[in-house]
Amino acid sequence: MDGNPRTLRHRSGSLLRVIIREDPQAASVYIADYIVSRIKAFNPTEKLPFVLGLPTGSSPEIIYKILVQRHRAGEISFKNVVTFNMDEYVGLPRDHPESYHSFMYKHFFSHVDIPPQNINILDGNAPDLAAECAAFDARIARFGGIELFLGGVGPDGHIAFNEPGSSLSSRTRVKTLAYDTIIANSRFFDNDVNKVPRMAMTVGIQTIMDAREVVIVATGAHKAFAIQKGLEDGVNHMWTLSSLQLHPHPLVVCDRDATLELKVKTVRYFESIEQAGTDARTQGPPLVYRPRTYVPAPFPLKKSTAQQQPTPNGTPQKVPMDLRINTELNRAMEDDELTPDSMSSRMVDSAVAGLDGTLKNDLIFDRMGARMTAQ
Ligand SMILES: N[C@@H]1[C@@H](O)[C@H](O)[C@@H](COP(=O)(O)O)O[C@@H]1O
Repeated sequence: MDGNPRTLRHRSGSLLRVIIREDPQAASVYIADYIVSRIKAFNPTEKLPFVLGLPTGSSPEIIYKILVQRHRAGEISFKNVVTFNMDEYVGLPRDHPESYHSFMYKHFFSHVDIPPQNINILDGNAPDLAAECAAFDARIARFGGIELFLGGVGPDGHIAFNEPGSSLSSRTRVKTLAYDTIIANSRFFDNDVNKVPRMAMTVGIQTIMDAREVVIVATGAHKAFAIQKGLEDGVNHMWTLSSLQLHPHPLVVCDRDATLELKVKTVRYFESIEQAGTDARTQGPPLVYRPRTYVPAPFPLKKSTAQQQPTPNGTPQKVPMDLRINTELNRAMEDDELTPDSMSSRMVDSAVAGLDGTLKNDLIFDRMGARMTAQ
């Protein structure tokens, strides 16, 4: 892709939609209402729940707050919603205040009516991490896949913990965190990089791509570079957000600051789509929900027998493609991926505040105008 907003929409067969709101609050209201409308349209039941992928991070905090408000106002129930969280740190105790378990209960699960058994978060202290990842993917498959995956984006363009260099065909696995992410997340660990876990478990890019719909929230000037690379440049494993250009139903909701590095014509193009009345809810082909006759596959699967199990009459039983998971592959995948240790080495100039301690004396700007000399 060449950055021309018209080709963003057509060349990949994807329908990239970008909604721009003035501030994080307005962007979050849009997303919360969007999720509520999707769940209601799906009309989930106990037998056929709505499967929702969820992120952590400071950006989604406001979204959770609004969802809780909508729930308390009686507008939405999460009783028939099954959730899968994107990621979790490895080795951090589950009850640590910064574990993603703690985050999710603090900001969302403790305040809504979701049954505990419907909540799925990777166990970062599992004795066999690769098996835990494989079981997570199998459980997603058993529910027929994820209907809507909500995600954030890191300043280096990562989604979930799919750091720059992650395989675009990756599934849930253990990842070593990029140094940029360790620095960015140190704000949650007393600003001490040494306290940030070095590894995390994360859904893969392919896990996200398999969701029927992906919604990304990006707020703040420190996300502007990632948004520009992810939306205007080509699909690239160094900016894993860009993989969504190939998704059939991606929606990126930004606040104004997160668009600072986009071309004016890109911003105008996406704004004109919304102004034309063809906003994210009505644009393009209708979402294809999973068939209502979906029958869950047998679960749990035994690692060694997951490939082909003979039935009692001796004929081989077909195991759905999605459930043929090789845990050795999960182990090998981490080694195959490229994880550079500093984004600054990949950038012409570092436009992203707070990413690299070594840059702290450099000029950090939050408006493009600050880089322009007066004529
Ligand atoms: N693993 C999470 C991501 O899922 C999240 O998108 C990112 C941005 O978080 P924030 O919204 O706090 O900027 O942080 C972490 O790295």
